[in-house]
Amino acid sequence: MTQQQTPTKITNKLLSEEFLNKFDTFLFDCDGVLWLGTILLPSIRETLDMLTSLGKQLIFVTNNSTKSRKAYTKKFESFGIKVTEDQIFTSGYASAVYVRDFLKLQPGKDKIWGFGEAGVREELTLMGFETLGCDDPGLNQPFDASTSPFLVNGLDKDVKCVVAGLDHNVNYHRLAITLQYLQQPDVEFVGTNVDSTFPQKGYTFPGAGSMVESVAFSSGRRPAYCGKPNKNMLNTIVSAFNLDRSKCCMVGDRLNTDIRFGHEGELGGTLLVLTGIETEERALEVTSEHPRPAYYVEKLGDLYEYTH
Ligand SMILES: O=C(O)[C@H](O)[C@H](O)COP(=O)(O)O
Ligand SMILES: [Mg+2]
Repeated sequence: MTQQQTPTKITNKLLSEEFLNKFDTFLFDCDGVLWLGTILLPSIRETLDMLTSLGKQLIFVTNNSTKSRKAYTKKFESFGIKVTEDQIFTSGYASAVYVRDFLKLQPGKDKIWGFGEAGVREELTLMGFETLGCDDPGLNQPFDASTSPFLVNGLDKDVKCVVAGLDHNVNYHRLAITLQYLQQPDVEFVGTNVDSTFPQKGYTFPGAGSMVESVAFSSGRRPAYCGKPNKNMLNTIVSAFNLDRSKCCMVGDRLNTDIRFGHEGELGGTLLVLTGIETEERALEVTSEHPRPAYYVEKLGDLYEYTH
């Protein structure tokens, strides 16, 4: 599959069946593909059930670090979809794996400062890292340098890494304390994912990248990003399931993360859906900014609707 190939739009039963027969494993992005916030997109449950009945392997790969993998199984369950924890990979989990296996920080000794939500804290804690910040209610207080409990007792000397991601409760207090840790030369800087925005019904809102780049700018430092399109994340998934990349298809709604992840990860194919960030014009444009998808479709549920 090369960028020169004109993307194929799936518009009928024959094209759907030809597409499905090419792959054994489907890696699904979540936000903008399966759902928009708390709204499940049309025919998603039916499509996933159809793929399972065809013997396909389903893996879910989200750059949304706000929930842990375990919490995501509950979100799937709320939509009547049964998914096990090991089928789910989040950018928060990928960041925790990076901290443990690449930075080789010591659980029980090295601590983490989290600028993000419970998902970041929970995945790092599961790996044995005491994680400060994140959804600590003390950070919801208005910031005052002379009274902040995160400053008056001094910074925690055992913090050896900042992990930053999407935080719906971002405020000056969180930005200010995160900057203090990033100003320490021995503290590593990890960003969960680079997404500039994320889609909710009819809107796009600031994504993790908008928050990570804010503290990158104030600290003058660059983060190591762990989510899609980072190859480490895909390598973790491929080795966890012993996948044949040529039989895998990445399904996503964002060209510079999901489709790039599949393209640069040398997967057998990529499918862009138009229910999230991208448009048909963007899918077809030839640019060095992002690869083009091998396939694209209006919505994922069309794969079920065209074949039933
Ligand atoms: O961090 C963000 O901006 C969002 O969580 C991200 O855009 C959504 O992740 P997805 O499931 O689309 O990979
Ligand atoms: Mg998405």
